[in-house]
Amino acid sequence: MSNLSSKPYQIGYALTPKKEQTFIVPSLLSYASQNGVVLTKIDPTKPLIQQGPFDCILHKLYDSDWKQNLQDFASRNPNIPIIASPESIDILRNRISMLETVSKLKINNTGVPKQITITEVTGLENLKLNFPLIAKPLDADGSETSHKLHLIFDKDGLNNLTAPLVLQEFVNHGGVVFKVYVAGKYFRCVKRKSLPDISEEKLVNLKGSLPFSQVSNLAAAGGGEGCKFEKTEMPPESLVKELVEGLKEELRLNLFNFDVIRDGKNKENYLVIDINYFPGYAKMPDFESVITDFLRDVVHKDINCGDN
Ligand SMILES: O=P(O)(O)O[C@@H]1[C@@H](O)[C@H](OP(=O)(O)O)[C@@H](OP(=O)(O)O)[C@@H](O)[C@H]1OP(=O)(O)O
Ligand SMILES: Nc1ncnc2c1ncn2[C@@H]1O[C@H](COP(=O)(O)OP(=O)(O)O)[C@@H](O)[C@H]1O
Ligand SMILES: [Mg+2]
Ligand SMILES: [Mg+2]
Repeated sequence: MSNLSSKPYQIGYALTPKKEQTFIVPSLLSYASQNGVVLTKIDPTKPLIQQGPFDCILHKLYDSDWKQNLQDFASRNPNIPIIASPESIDILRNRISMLETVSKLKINNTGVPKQITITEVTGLENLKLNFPLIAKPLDADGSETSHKLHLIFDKDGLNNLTAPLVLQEFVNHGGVVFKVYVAGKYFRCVKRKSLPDISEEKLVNLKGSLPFSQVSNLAAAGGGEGCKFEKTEMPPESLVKELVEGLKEELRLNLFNFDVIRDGKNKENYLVIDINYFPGYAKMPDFESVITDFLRDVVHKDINCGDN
């Protein structure tokens, strides 16, 4: 289907080389240009106001020079939508403020695992959490280290961890994590392979801590645990929709995904464990049309992009 209106929309993007490689792929560029959307690379080291013209800015960069460049552009172009405002993105760069947004929603049968923030790894004797735990860097800033998680089986496992971190109770969830991708009006829930359950019997023989990272991406490479993965039911669509709408409003974001697990002890209950700004949409089928439609809606102002 070609775009009927004459003038294509100019979307400027500022991404890391790795993100550009995985997201600005030929299939997206060709689908977008056939549907009146042209994606143009921004040079983040040069003033945005001297580049373009743009109908919308799409970015996933965090450095202060870029934030200032964006700010200068926004103050001179208040009507040009920016995906997304650094203020909204920053909420997701801290694993405590990230999940506080979920607790504020007060949606039935949803919540977050019990967790505490650790600023120094001494004096952890009277923890009010039940082992096993997951230790996650407090900063979810996209760095390699931000995905370096540890399973903690006992008090000894708390030694030689690097603060600041979040200690979260490990919740058995049947080895499947649900990832809900959101792009404006569109959302889609997919299944991914997750960490296996840790039974009481297993826990007795597990000592100390075990490092791991980006488990959920393994399944993007294909396959979970055989029939158990296939048989695992999706969460109720109504519950997913409530979380999507609530998080969009609370975060003032339209381009994010969140990881949800089913509570093994209470199958009606769903826990949000992670929320990511601008994740890997290219792993999602039909992402080209989803992203193109989203960008058109943003330029049409059918979607409010936070501040502007
Ligand atoms: O944190 P997760 O659940 O692994 O999701 C990642 C995450 O969003 C990651 O971004 P960052 O947190 O490293 O900044 C994404 O990397 P890219 O931005 O390079 O794509 C991954 O794509 C996400 O994985 P997924 O799309 O499976 O949620
Ligand atoms: N509280 C938890 N209980 C059980 N499994 C968890 C918990 N937190 C994370 N996990 C598992 O670890 C994976 C990575 O954790 P996550 O918080 O999503 O970090 P990241 O931002 O690196 O994806 C999740 O996809 C899930 O498989
Ligand atoms: Mg995750
Ligand atoms: Mg994450």
